[in-house]
Amino acid sequence: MRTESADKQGRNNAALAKAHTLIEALPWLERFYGKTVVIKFGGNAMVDDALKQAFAQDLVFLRFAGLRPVIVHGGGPQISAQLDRLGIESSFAGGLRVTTPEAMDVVRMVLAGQVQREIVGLINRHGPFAVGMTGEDAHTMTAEKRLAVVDGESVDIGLVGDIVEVDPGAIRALLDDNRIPVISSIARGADGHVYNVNADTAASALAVALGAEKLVVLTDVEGLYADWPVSDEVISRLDADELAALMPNLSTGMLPKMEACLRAVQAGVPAAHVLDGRVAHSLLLEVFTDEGIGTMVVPARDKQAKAAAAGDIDHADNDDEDSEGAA
Ligand SMILES: Nc1ncnc2c1ncn2[C@@H]1O[C@H](COP(=O)(O)OP(=O)(O)O)[C@@H](O)[C@H]1O
Ligand SMILES: CC(=O)N[C@@H](CCC(=O)OP(=O)(O)O)C(=O)O
Repeated sequence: MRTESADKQGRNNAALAKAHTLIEALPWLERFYGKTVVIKFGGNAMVDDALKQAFAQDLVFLRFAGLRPVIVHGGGPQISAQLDRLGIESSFAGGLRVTTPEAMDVVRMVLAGQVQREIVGLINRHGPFAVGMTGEDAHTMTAEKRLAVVDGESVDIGLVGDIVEVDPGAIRALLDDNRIPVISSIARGADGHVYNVNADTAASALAVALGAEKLVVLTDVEGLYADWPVSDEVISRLDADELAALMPNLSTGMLPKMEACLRAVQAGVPAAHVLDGRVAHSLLLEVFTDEGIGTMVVPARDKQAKAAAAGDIDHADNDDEDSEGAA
């Protein structure tokens, strides 16, 4: 038989556990308040409706907690499905899509017209927060044709670009207006062509230009596997030098992803994370708890030591400190 006082004790314990979870977030709220976090939402993590809704909730939560989230979305599987439907052949080299002018029209249509619209819609169920744009808008990202490297050889893969310049003005204006920018990874080149940019690459370039506190890449695996596909042992933390040494052994989708993390931390972003987007609310767990999920990439040891000696743990170029954060 359960007594009234036992019920009361149970309720008190449950309330205490909830309060404990909330207060555990306090140091992270203090640390990240007013800071920019760039989040890459991968096309493979976007296949489940419940997960997509949980992701949108997390973003709105971050924004109300005073962070400045910026979303860069992928859509590889969605582009492949549309190319299939249209009977257009599609292949990858070095983790990048070989992009003909015909395929580029489809990439642009699917990313900006379908995937971005869906994410904007999901976030805006919670209020007028999300604003979608592509790298073409307001010259936010400028691209240059890039080649893929396959077995040490450079290969022409068509209209695929790398980001050579970022003008973060439009994104900053949106953040200052308490919006959540949702960005498709398409950019125009100085040569007038529109380029297909891998979304991990675009997220990394934006994280650097915005002086982000973190780059978070959500995908469909737990993190970087040490010996993929033989084992599923996840590397929980590695520095830029360790990652650079691993790069030649990486394959397929992980190649642009880890290259993106490496570039970000080498250019001053304090941490880049690869997280499992199939786990609901993994973004919140990463930002607000010390669960240590996924793979975290940090700057090389000499850079960490220099930053610590200069008392410059935060990003030097981060001008978000004096922002007002959430409304
Ligand atoms: N070392 C590795 N660790 C984890 N995943 C790997 C590794 N090497 C290759 N992969 C593959 O990379 C995929 C993630 O990249 P990708 O499919 O492009 O995802 P996204 O759409 O999120 O960008 C994983 O599903 C896995 O099949
Ligand atoms: C050049 C290149 O490969 N571009 C990618 C852009 C989308 C993307 O990056 O999507 P995910 O993040 O879901 O892989 C593509 O065409 O698939």
